[in-house]
Amino acid sequence: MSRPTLLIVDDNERLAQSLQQLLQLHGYNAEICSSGEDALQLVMDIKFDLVLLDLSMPDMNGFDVLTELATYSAPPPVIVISGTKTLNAAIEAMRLGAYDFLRKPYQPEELLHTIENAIEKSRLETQNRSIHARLEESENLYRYLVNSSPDIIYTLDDSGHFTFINHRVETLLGYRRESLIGKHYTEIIYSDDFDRASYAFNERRTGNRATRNIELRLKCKDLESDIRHFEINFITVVLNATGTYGGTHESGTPFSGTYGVARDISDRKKVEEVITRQAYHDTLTGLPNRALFKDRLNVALNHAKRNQQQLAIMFLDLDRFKWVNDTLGHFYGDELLKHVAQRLSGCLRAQDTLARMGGDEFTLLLHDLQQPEDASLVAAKIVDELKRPFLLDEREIFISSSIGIALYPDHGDTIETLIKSADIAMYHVKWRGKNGYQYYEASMNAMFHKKLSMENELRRAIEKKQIMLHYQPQVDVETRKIIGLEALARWHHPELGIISPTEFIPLAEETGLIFSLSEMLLGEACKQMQLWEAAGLLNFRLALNVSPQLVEEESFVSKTLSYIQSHHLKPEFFEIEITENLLVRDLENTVAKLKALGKHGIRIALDDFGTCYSSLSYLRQFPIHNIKIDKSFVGDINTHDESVPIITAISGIAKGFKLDLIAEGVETLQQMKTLHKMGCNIMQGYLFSKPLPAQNITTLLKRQANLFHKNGEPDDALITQH
Ligand SMILES: Nc1nc2c(ncn2[C@@H]2O[C@H](COP(=O)(O)O[C@H]3[C@@H](O)[C@H](n4cnc5c(=O)[nH]c(N)nc54)O[C@@H]3COP(=O)(O)O)[C@@H](O)[C@H]2O)c(=O)[nH]1
Repeated sequence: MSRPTLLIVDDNERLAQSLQQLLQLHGYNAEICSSGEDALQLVMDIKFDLVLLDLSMPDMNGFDVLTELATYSAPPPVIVISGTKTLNAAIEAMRLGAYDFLRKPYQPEELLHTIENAIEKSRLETQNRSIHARLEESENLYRYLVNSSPDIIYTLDDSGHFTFINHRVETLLGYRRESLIGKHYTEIIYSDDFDRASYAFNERRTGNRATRNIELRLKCKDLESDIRHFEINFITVVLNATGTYGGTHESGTPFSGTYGVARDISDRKKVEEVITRQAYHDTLTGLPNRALFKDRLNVALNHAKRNQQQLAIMFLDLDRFKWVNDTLGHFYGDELLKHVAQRLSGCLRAQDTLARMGGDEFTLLLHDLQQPEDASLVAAKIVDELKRPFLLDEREIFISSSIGIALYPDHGDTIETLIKSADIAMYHVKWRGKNGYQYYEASMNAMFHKKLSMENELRRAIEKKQIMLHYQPQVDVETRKIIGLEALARWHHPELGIISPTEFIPLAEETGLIFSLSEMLLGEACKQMQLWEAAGLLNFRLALNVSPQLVEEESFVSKTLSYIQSHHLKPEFFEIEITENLLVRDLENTVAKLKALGKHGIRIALDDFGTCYSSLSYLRQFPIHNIKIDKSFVGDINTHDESVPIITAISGIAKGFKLDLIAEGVETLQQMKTLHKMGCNIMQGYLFSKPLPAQNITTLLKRQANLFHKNGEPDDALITQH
């Protein structure tokens, strides 16, 4: 420890020096000055531990020095040493801040003792001030940290009343913090969460066992709040709370309340809610998705089992949705699905569930059925509703729906079996011709599995090119020449032999495999036509059957032309056979496409003429070149009287509209002669030839070329080839 430094202020030099000697003897440094002004200057320049001040000095007395020193920050303690006898002088000196007053002459011990005490007191005061300043600094820092915290920080007393709460409560909840002090914590708790809150807000435990990350909703001040307006009336927080005890939390000290920190997680909750919603809802229609449907079905099943109730589920698939998507584009497809969802919702009771399983598939859950027939009432209503045209961008769209119905407990007692049964029943409606509803029946299972395995086999057959074309000649009976061939698909099944297109074309159409199959067959037909052209045999037209879905495809015209052109063939060598049911589907679009093909020289033949509802206005609107009399009329021509007037009428129509006429299914000479007499020259049928593989047709074409070349005459041998 360094020696304390003292300042002796006395105009009596002798006295000052003897005092200096005394002090030095007792371990002090002592400086002397003889006037008040000098003393003040020295105190300003040097840090003294004590001043020994005489009162009566010329110019500036001791009182003036004391008065001046009082204006200094942290002045040294002053002991006044004076010969003045009056009590008032001592009182005045003490009032002006002197530590003590000693009267001359003094006892050296008394002086030394007083000096020691004064220095020690001054040291303690300095130490105290520094501790105080540090404390204030740290308190300011903590106050700043607490008030600028993004979390609500609070303390409660032992009965749950706020003793402190930081500023964050104002911005988050809208309460003034002062208004909450003394209020019970329930003032800010969302009423549904009172029970949960009571644990955290009465927390007595500390350390690891205290409340950690409990989720709660805190109530915002109501809308009339003068501080802030809130759109929502609560926020979600995650809360950590701990008990507080008098002093430190040593055991045995009394519980004084709770300290807690609440972090606002409302934004995170909102994101979580969106994610949860997306996980259980279809984003396009807003309907429950497959996962939520299954969940609801599970709950409904348990309820129905407990209460011996019946319920129905429906599996709905839109007919012709693919057409809308492919022809009008996905925007319209999506719009249509939204409209469908709305109409379906309108057919159900509030407690029923409607879900979108994906694509154009919807499922419906009907609770608490009184009788099984109730489901069919709903299904019939839906079928009717969806038959009404949909107006998309001022365009009327016609679709229909196929619905399968499965009942609990009759058709299954688990989620999976019920959905599967409804799905199978829906497929049955599709196979039956769509647009309707059907309850599940056990017998449907076998057929469903047969169809499914057929579908897989068909897919493989297309990949392995097991499906190929046979060609059937179309003959001009007057010249006896082959003027055309009809390409007809055949499936060469490795085990089942040849499968008829009447079996696999509808399946290909239902499953969408028709697109890949048709492309494959068009490629094959073009390749074969190229070979016949190279062999100098190409002086006929090839008729191709196309399914309605194909014509409805956006790229139908460009794809067909690009195949033909990429094989360097003339479009005039091709004819497209369409059926009347294509004409009733999307008139405007179909006409445009057929006209486009016609412009390139491709002819259009109307197949199976007379079997459907044939509006003559179609013939006027359509770019048709050729009508084919259906084989059912031809077959009956010599046995049923009514076939003759029908064929006569068809022949008249063809003449009237200046269309070519071809009779198909001609099997006998008698049929041929009758048809010829009725004005039909072009015929196709077993009488001339069955559909044959390409190489047999090549032989036939070569024979024809040779015969005509040699004789210039038709040969009867051309007529029957089997
Ligand atoms: N979309 C596609 N449809 C196709 C394709 N290939 C064939 N088909 C259609 O399948 C239906 C059945 O065809 P198929 O079993 O080949 O029957 C045709 C002829 O074999 C048969 N025919 C011809 N002559 C006679 C006869 O004298 N008697 C008799 N009982 N049957 C005969 O008629 C069918 C010709 O049909 P049509 O098309 O109406 O001219 C059939 O509807 C095909 O259209 C394909 O690749 N794509």
